[in-house]
Amino acid sequence: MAILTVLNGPNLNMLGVREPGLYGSKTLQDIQQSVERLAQSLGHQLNFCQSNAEHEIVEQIHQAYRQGVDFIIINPAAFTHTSVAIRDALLATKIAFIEVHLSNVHAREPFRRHSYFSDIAVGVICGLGATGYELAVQAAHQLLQERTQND
Ligand SMILES: O=C(O)[C@]1(O)C=C(c2cccc(Sc3ccccc3)c2)[C@@H](O)[C@H](O)C1
Repeated sequence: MAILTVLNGPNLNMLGVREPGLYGSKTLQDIQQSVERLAQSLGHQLNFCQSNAEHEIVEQIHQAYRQGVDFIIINPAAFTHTSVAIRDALLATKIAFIEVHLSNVHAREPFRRHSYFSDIAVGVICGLGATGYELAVQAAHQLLQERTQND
């Protein structure tokens, strides 16, 4: 059994309310239920968090380290394009993570094409909506299985 933590950045608590064309019609609660069910079926524990505050996301990463979390899945939302603090927390804790975006950030405004996380992530999933979160859980599971087999 592994421990996974899913972190969500600002405004994602408003998902499903507006702009379904860009971010899909599912709410963050829908996504949480889906990934919790998937993680359980794979035998893992999953923490699911959302914050509009950068320092709270940094604290969640520190808590993940203290808790012995094996993998992080993070949608930093707007902090993707701004946050050295969250980048440094991920580097400091050395927890493997996958970066997820609901929208295809590379098909949007130029400022959304830069991420402070992609170069240090295990991988990046974008443009696949809520399915991207499920794919990230599946990928984390596979990578953790391979790590266990190689140990
Ligand atoms: O595509 C994403 O998941 C992304 O991480 C999410 C973002 C984002 C931005 C604003 C709001 C929301 S969620 C939302 C969307 C529509 C109405 C209400 C909230 C997500 C962007 O800041 C990022 O550039 C891209």
